[in-house]
Amino acid sequence: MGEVDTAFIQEPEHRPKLSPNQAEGIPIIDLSPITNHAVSDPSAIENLVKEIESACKEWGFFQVTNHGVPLTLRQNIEKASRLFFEQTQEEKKKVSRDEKSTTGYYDTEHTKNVRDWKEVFDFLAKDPTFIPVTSDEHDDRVTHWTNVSPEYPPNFRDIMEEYIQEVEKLSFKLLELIALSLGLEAKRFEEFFMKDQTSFIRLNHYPPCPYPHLALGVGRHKDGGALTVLAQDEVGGLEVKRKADQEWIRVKPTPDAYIINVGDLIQVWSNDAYESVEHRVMVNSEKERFSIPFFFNPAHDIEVKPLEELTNEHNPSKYRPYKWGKFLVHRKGSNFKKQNVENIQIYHYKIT
Ligand SMILES: O=C(O)CCC(=O)C(=O)O
Ligand SMILES: [Fe+2]
Repeated sequence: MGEVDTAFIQEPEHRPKLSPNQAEGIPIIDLSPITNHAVSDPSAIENLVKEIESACKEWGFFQVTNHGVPLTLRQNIEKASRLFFEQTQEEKKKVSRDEKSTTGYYDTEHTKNVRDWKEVFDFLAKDPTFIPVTSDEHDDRVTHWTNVSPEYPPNFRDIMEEYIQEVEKLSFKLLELIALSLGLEAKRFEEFFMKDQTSFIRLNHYPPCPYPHLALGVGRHKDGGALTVLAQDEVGGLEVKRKADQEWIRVKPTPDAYIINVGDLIQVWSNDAYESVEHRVMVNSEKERFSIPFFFNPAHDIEVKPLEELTNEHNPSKYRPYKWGKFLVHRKGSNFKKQNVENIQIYHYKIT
């Protein structure tokens, strides 16, 4: 990743400002009403649900503290990530992703057809994960993806699995709070995830970049899944497009907190009551940065459409149904290498 390569250069209108606006406004939500089992106070939970509702409406993003994920597990995975990426390219490429098997290491991801200044390692929450063979809607064949695990650092697989178990628990709790905040039953979304899941965790490493005014760690995008639960380190670089004025706002790192964002699936299920918000990652010329998003995704065979409870004759469904697995396969294929067309987006299913 040394020399200036035009594949990384953003169009002028998408280049970052080097002194970004810092977000004061992104809400920090204390989850202790649901994680501290010593006290169970219905009014505290009600208030929590209200906080979630306004964060989802105003930002599509929030941070959570007292989230119940043990700090030692997070420290273990952060350390494993550093050790893995510190290795030579040759070592890392032994566990490379390719076009068919979507797990493992790669450094060529493109977002909106511009290469991202980063290297990643993807690891599935469920091994195997069932998934359509192609994104063609007439092709009913199903295959499975499996994990690869590097030899170094030792116990890599165990560290990943232990961490995933805990962030998955947190994700289910967040989904309950989001369901309640939409006036739904707490477990309304659970059926989409219980039988099967396509969730995965990603280790992101953003090396120092000699031209941070031209390139991005991750170009502007929306997350396609249900929820993202992100651990970022103290360096910072994540920017969120503020709904109020469309300005890019930097998310200030809060030690040990998680950054949560609502993905496209919640936007569709809620019939646009909540929106999946655009975000991107800036790099910097001195410091490397690490982050670990967990993408909480349902089973491949679910049909995604606005929930009946949230549509009526005055608020008719805004989306045609689509199959989640087809969407995911399409995205994975188009992120892997540069294409000449835009990759799949939920607005392609919008009823106009
Ligand atoms: O590294 C980050 O802060 C966010 C990464 C991200 O948005 C993504 O991988 O989808
Ligand atoms: Fe993202």
